[in-house]
Amino acid sequence: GQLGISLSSVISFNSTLAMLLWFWTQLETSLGAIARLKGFEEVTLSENKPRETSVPNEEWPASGAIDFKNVSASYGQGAPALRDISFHINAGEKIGICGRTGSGKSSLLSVLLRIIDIDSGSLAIDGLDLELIRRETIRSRLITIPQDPFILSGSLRLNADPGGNASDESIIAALTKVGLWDILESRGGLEANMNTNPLSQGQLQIFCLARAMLRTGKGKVLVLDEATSSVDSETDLLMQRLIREEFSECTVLTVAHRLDTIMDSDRVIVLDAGKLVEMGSPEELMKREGAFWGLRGGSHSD
Ligand SMILES: Nc1ncnc2c1ncn2[C@@H]1O[C@H](COP(=O)(O)OP(=O)(O)OP(=O)(O)O)[C@@H](O)[C@H]1O
Repeated sequence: GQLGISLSSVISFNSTLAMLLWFWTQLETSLGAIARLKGFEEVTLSENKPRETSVPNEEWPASGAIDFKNVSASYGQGAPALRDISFHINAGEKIGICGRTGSGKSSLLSVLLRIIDIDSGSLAIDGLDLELIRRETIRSRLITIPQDPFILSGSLRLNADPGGNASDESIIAALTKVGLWDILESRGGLEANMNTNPLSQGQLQIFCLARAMLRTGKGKVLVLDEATSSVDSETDLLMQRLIREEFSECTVLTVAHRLDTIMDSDRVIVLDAGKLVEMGSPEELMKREGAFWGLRGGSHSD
């Protein structure tokens, strides 16, 4: 009897000891993580510059007019990615941005979103100088659809509406419009974890359009960077139609490789080696037989 009690005490002590060790390891790991975060916060400088303090009113940008004046920008020591770019975009205009690989299309959007700094010149939305506004404010007021969709670890609802502002009905309506609701509903609906059953790259791009549609009314500028690069041309057409319908009130900037995507833009910006070489309606530019016409293959037939 005594032996049994001792053995059982030894076994339960053993498991208590194992639990203690496990908790201790967890504690050490957590403390390490906290220390690293604290270190990161101390060492990492805020990306905001001292003068970027303005907080625009809630409605900004109320119209979505964009002005670039002699904007040049570069990545560190390299050659300038943008050289002396000037243009005015009217509120509500649909603008296509095109040019060869490396011509500066993405960089143009990056300066607008204040991801890269400008070396000289100025840029403004609705008359407000972007260099005076906190960067997170700018990014939260512009609606973007990126080239590489990002998915948060969590439910469909969280991913469709990370700000938590939309009703279930409007999320379902947006996903139905883009043609994804049937698939997503069959995979468990709004509560299903998005990482369990990943969507294809093309489906993710369509998903990002629905996510952006849920933000209309919360911004007047939509920025798309090759947002339809992984979908077939039929889906591209559907996405372009939805963008025209759902963002009719917004200024829309679309970077496109596939020129068909931007043929019904109001105007097109053509970049070459960081310079703006042409800007005008697609018809005008095709008639001119210049850079845009050249990118289209130098032919009027398509
Ligand atoms: N992160 C970076 N670091 C350094 N240089 C960069 C970086 N991103 C782009 N560049 C350079 O800036 C210039 C413009 O590139 P950008 O990506 O804006 O062109 P793009 O027209 O969007 O090209 P693509 O069609 O290939 O996406 C190129 O010379 C490129 O090499």
